[in-house]
Amino acid sequence: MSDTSTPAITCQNVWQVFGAHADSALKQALSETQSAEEAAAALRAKGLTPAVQDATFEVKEGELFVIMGLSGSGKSTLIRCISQLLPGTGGDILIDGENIRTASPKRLIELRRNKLGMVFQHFGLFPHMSVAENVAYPLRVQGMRKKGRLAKAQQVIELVGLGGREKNFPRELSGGQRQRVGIARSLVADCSVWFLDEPFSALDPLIRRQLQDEFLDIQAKLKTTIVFITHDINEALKLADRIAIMRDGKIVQIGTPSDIVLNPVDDYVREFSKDVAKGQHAHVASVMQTGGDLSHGPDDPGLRRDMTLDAALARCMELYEPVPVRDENGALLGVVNPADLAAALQVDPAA
Ligand SMILES: Nc1ncnc2c1ncn2[C@@H]1O[C@H](COP(=O)(O)OP(=O)(O)OP(=O)(O)O)[C@@H](O)[C@H]1O
Repeated sequence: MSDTSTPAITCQNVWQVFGAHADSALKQALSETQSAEEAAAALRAKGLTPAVQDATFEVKEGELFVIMGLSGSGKSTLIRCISQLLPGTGGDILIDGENIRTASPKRLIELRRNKLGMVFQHFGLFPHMSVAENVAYPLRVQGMRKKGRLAKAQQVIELVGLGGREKNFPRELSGGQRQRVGIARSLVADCSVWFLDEPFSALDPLIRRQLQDEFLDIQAKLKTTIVFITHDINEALKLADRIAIMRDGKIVQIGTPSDIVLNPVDDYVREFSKDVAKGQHAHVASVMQTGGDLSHGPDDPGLRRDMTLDAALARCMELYEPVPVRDENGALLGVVNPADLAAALQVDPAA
């Protein structure tokens, strides 16, 4: 993923309001108030639910973007707006530059068949179809011939680790295996944007970790743009390039896993990461100085920008002067003050 790539998804001032005459109520609230907060309060006062309020962000091509928040904070509603399962009440949603809020129903069907993949927690597999037929189903809808679609389905079945189960029916599979069939079914259509709403939440921790690892492998191979909902901070930190935290319909912070763990904007965000081992999730880049005076002491403990803070601190225990951070060719990228490492981890260097 590069920072200069075209956004795969752009949300500009997106609102989803539930209740009677939501469209006109939103227009009125926006015209009569000075801020999104005031508009949301005005809508609530009229008995409406502003489930997504003024969401503005971009997801880059190939990025794995995680949405987190407590139950009822608006995560599913936001993902349903972006995938147009809900129409949205206000704002613009662009997928690869195309405004899908103004797309025709025909165009939306095309996008869902060819471009947008979705996996939800309780997605229905067809009980009367085998694993292979379930996975191949989207290709049947696309009009692909049987031989071609079964061959393609087989590749994806192997990719998600279900080789040998092609002929089984869903009732013959465990929950984790069914989840894999759902993932395979949404992958088979070569979607370029993939929406997943708590796909692993019903699974026990061991299977869940295994599927997360496999999911990261799949993502590394396919480089699909992914929007992923979870309310498990450890899952978010493990998977995400960036995390958006929602509260009461608002996005309160968007940042890398390091940002969320080290620089939470408020107590709500801090609460999510309070039990997280910060040193394992934050990286040297988050405390590295890259501009101004980059002079450093004589010691070079071999820091790299993507090294965890725990690993970096272990190399800097006895050091007090700034140390260099270099790329693999030895070029200087920045410097780190060992005291900043300790401060980020709230370790007392004198202890
Ligand atoms: N169809 C609907 N009609 C009215 N209100 C709705 C509808 N769907 C969601 N809401 C409300 O919108 C708010 C956000 O709900 P949403 O399901 O998006 O939250 P969530 O963060 O995904 O929660 P969870 O983690 O429990 O799935 C809630 O107050 C919910 O009651």
